[in-house]
Amino acid sequence: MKVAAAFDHRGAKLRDAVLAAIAAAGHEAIDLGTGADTPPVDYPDKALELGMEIRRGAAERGVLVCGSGVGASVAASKVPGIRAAICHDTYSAHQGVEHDDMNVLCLGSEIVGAELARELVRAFLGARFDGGERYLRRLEKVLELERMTNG
Ligand SMILES: O=C(CO)[C@H](O)[C@H](O)[C@H](O)COP(=O)(O)O
Repeated sequence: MKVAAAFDHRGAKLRDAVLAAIAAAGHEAIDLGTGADTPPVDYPDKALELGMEIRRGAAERGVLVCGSGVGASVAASKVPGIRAAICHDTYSAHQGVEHDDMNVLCLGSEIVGAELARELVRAFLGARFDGGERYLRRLEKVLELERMTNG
């Protein structure tokens, strides 16, 4: 699948590890930057860019990295259709997809190192939405929340 990856100025230090992990998992990375030697960039701008890439169908999932992962997940989840979460453990990184249809993994470059980041990306991309009745029911409620608050 195509996987968009975006980084603010703090997240950029995990860029190589994230891009390599996407490729190693057999997926195509769409690198939205930013790089380590570019001027600071605000995480909501990268969240919007990445979210729109998914909304327009250019990517199926995304990985978004800021310093803590908090700003990235808060901002990305404001984009309709995006279900983003910080996952700094591999259980959440795959269960978030299997149960919640999470489509954006958020990481904090000040919290996790390159090796754990690679493991988290691998767990995230290796997971598929379960599609069980109760997960679909809960997902539909989440989508209804989105419709209510955007209406
Ligand atoms: O961690 C972040 C948001 O949750 C971002 O990476 C910001 O960069 C962080 O707030 C630090 O900002 P700074 O301008 O680099 O000090």
